[in-house]
Amino acid sequence: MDLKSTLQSSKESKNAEVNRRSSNYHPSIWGDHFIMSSNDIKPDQEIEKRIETLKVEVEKMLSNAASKFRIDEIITLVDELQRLGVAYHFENQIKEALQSIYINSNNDVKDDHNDLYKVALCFRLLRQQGYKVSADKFKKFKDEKGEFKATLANDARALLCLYEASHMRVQGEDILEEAIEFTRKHLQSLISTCQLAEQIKHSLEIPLHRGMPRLEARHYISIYFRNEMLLEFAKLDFNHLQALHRRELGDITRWWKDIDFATKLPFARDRLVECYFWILGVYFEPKYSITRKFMTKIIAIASVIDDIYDVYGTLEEVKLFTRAIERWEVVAGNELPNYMQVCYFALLDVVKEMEDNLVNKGLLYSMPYAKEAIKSLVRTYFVEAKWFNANYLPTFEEYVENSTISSGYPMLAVEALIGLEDVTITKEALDWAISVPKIIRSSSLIARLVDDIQTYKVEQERGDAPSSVQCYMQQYDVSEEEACKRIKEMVETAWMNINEEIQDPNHLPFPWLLPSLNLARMMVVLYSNGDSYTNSSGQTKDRIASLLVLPIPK
Ligand SMILES: CC(C)=CCC/C(C)=C/CC/C(C)=C/COP(=O)(O)OP(=O)(O)O
Repeated sequence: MDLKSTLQSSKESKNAEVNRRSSNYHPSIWGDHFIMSSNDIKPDQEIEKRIETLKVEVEKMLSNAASKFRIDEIITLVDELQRLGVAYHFENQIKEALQSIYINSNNDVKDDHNDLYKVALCFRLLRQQGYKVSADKFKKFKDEKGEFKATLANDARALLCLYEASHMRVQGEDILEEAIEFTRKHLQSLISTCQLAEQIKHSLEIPLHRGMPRLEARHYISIYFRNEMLLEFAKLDFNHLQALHRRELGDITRWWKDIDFATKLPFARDRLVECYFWILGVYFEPKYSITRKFMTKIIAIASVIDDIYDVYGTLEEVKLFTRAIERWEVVAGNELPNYMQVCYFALLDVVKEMEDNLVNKGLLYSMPYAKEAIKSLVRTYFVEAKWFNANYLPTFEEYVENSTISSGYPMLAVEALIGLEDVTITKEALDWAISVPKIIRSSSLIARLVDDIQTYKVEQERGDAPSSVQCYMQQYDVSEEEACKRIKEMVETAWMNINEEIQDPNHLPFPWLLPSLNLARMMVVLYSNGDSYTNSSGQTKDRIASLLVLPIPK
């Protein structure tokens, strides 16, 4: 059909009774909350001064431990700073301290101890930092039968540390696979009797490496007691950041209400705060304040577009929308049905705002990438709409190729990179990101498969494009249960591929890689127990409240 006849048929479909699908999404939980609650937040200079003083104290602690090269002290302190959520203040010092430990561990100078806790902690900290230290270090904790020594089974602290370290594994590291099984089994049986019960329960639910950094910090602060000064620093810093995050959310909520998405597009999910929470998982630091706001607006609009393609829009309408996105110009929006115009113009406005911000910083060259990433996403939404309308079930490979992009993560990874607003984000970096390299592909595959496992039944009932589960079942002639099992294995492999990319000795700059890791983590946080983005009134509401509503008591 040419454009003219498509337009004609779209007008007809506006007039005729269109049989639209629907979904009963619950309304926004938060409404105006963040507009009201952020009005009275003023920066507190006294607190800011105290934070600065404590920061200097911590710097001294770090340099003291580093100058005397006390490995135990360094690793304990770095671990605590990271877990307390304040390590971002000391990035360079931590980098240098871990580098010196790595150089020495490579020469095997200090690695003469048999303390599983220390070995595992060192291993995890170094791998997190991008050093590919060997997993052979754990061989000495096995007996002559090749199994982990039975004597380790009662040492909860060491087991927990090994459990966390093992999640840094890459493909082929069987010893770490065995370590996860061994530690999980024994930690489960220690839960009822040991002092670390709270921490064990928390880690068994979401291992540290897969958790959302802010939620991990909130939890660790609630159980930490070793050093009072560090605790005070972490609490003040957390609350200080929370106030900033609430102000940001107040601004974004005003934007959302001004456009009036909820009234104008009542069929779509109204999940602005959940979108902010998602982005907060990608970066939380004050320097990314502007970026967080842009990214939240983009993901919130993507969420509405997803509902247009999956639920509300007719095939003719989404065809028009896809064309308008390809054209990316205001006049193209005039040809859309009214409800689509709301979304289209909002998107163009946000991206224009982004552009104005980047021009001032000399980063205009990144804008074509920002737009191309959104266009690619919408193209894949359109493919899914066509599949649904044609009742077409693709092969598993065909499905994965399209739906890895339709997960939205490749788009978010590109926007996140641009959002770093750093001159090191060169054309080369953007070419890398837009090509969906291994780490972005792995993170996106996790998003797609984890989402499918949690949503395919509801989507099938409502009528939606096929999911990986159905495609896999049909292609390999297996049961639903078997398909889900194999898809979960693919998710594990994707996690190992993310780890491999982070631990590549020639690895790319960390800031390029971190958004993909953080995006994968948010799938664990939002989709481990069902689709807690769409149905956000349970665990997600509590988690959002713990990060954005309730300050940590003194
Ligand atoms: C798929 C995914 C986890 C995306 C993350 C990034 C993103 C663009 C989020 C916006 C909200 C969204 C589309 C959530 C998934 O909904 P859905 O389950 O209806 O998505 P689907 O229609 O693509 O299956």
